[in-house]
Amino acid sequence: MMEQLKISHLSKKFGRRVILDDVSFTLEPAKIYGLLGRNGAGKSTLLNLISNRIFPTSGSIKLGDQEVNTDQTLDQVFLIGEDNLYYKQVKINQMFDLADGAYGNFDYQNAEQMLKRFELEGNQKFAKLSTGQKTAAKISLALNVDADYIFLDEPVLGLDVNHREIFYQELIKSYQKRPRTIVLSTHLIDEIQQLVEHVILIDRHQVLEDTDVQDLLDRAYDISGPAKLVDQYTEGLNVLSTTDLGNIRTAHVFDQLPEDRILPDQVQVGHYDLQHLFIYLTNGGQQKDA
Ligand SMILES: Nc1ncnc2c1ncn2[C@@H]1O[C@H](COP(=O)(O)OP(=O)(O)OP(=O)(O)O)[C@@H](O)[C@H]1O
Repeated sequence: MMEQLKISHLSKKFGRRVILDDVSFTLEPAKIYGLLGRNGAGKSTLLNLISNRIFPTSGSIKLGDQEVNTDQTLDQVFLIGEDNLYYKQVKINQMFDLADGAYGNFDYQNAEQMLKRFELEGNQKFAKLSTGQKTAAKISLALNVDADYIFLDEPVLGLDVNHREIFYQELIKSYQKRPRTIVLSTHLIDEIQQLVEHVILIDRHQVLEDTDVQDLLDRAYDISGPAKLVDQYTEGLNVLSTTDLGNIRTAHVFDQLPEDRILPDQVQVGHYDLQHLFIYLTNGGQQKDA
């Protein structure tokens, strides 16, 4: 019953400025995604387009075979963004009621438990909360909305480390109880590496990676040793960047290692993580020829 959400050739300009240029990817039902990109890459713009808050310059967004701009499709897509769409005096529990009105089946019981864990009360006014408390209230809302696609833009903004931990636990709990697609846009890549199954990386207005996390990590190798030997061993491989420390060089490879090439004794192979892959991939300028 749950359908794919398909983004095809999506472009967005603000005035003459291109923000997204021919972006295509498909979100599968019941999967947790990380939406990554540097500041200003266009993540929020993309999420606002998907949830129909702004309109594309060209391209389409479909749920199954229907454009995402009808009542039937929109009540399957929920976005909690950075902006505050609520009226000034709104209380947290009124936000819950609004979501229940729009989407139905809001899980009040779990939402109230989450508020308690975040040390919040339902009758607090949203506008008067601190940045982190606003985030906590928004995720207590978002994880309890009954929709097949939940988009969380910067869901840990301002949360301290204890509250981030609670969020990650609640996210897993919520997903296990009601599997659906959850898309997290965040800069805390090391914290979500264990949580997300698939990554969409936006860079220079386009999709640079649309890959399962495990597939990415399987190609993320650090090769280190004497510079000359490292260069020989990595020749022809996709080396994203290198770091030199004295005459020891580390090549950050994003590729399969050749089975037929012999690894010299003084050269070591290690792995780097998703956060470093993100840095090497998006650090344009000091990259090797691509
Ligand atoms: N309504 C708007 N009018 C004009 N320009 C806009 C508008 N909204 C966003 N932009 C521009 O689009 C670009 C992408 O912004 P967006 O907020 O989508 O990036 P982001 O990837 O979410 O960034 P961050 O990680 O910093 O939150 C930015 O340069 C921003 O200035």
